[in-house]
Amino acid sequence: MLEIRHLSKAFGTHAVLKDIDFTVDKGDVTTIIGASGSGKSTLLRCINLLETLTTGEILFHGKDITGRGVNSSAYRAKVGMVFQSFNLFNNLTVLANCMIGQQKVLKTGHDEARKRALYYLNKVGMAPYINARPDQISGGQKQRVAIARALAMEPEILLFDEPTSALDPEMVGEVLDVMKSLATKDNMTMLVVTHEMSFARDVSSHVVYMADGVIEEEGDPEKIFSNPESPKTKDFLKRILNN
Ligand SMILES: Nc1ncnc2c1ncn2[C@@H]1O[C@H](COP(=O)(O)OP(=O)(O)OP(=O)(O)O)[C@@H](O)[C@H]1O
Repeated sequence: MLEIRHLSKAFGTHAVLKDIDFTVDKGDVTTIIGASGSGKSTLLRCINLLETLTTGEILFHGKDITGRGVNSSAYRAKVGMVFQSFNLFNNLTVLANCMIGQQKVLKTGHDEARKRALYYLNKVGMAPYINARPDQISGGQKQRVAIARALAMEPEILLFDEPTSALDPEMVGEVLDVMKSLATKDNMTMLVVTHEMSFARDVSSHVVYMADGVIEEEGDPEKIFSNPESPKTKDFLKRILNN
């Protein structure tokens, strides 16, 4: 579904991503792990076209969506994003937050947008809070609303940028449970930047380990976690799993 080919990104002279190559197929849950500063979020932002690539291509269903003159709006509508910091509108209710994108971007009518918003809010367990405003609910609840908002756009792939990093520890589980359910029950295609090694190991179908802007190692979670080949992967896992 999504092919990243020879993607590089530099900020001025600082090369942050170097020759990144990987593929996400329909139904894959790919986690991107790696130390702080290894380029994980920048990679996700490139894939979501929030950053321009320095070189390389991103193919979606075989078509390059990064070339000059390419109309990327259809691609953007098919790629959902969940941010670390929720990015909800504080002046809108939970329900309105899940309707506004559908109405503005997809031009969905009010009744249909409301129906879809309610469906996805129910899925993430937030139906009782539809009239609350974001500042009246917890961080975990905000993130569940942000996931419902992304789902309401009915994307083909959902990108998550450290969705639990801004949460108090006791709220991490409720968000991971929603993500796990999307992966296992709904077969959602997901690309997840995370520091949650249990999610990477137990839920994902593919793990990409990044170090210093390159893919150091990738593969099946069991292989990466039980039998990593690269000394850098071994070191990273040892450090993070012992913490
Ligand atoms: N807009 C920018 N301008 C200049 N440098 C940037 C910019 N965005 C990111 N960088 C640099 O790119 C490098 C990779 O950052 P990035 O946020 O992608 O890493 P990360 O692996 O996601 O880290 P973390 O786990 O801490 O979020 C860092 O050195 C960062 O300072």
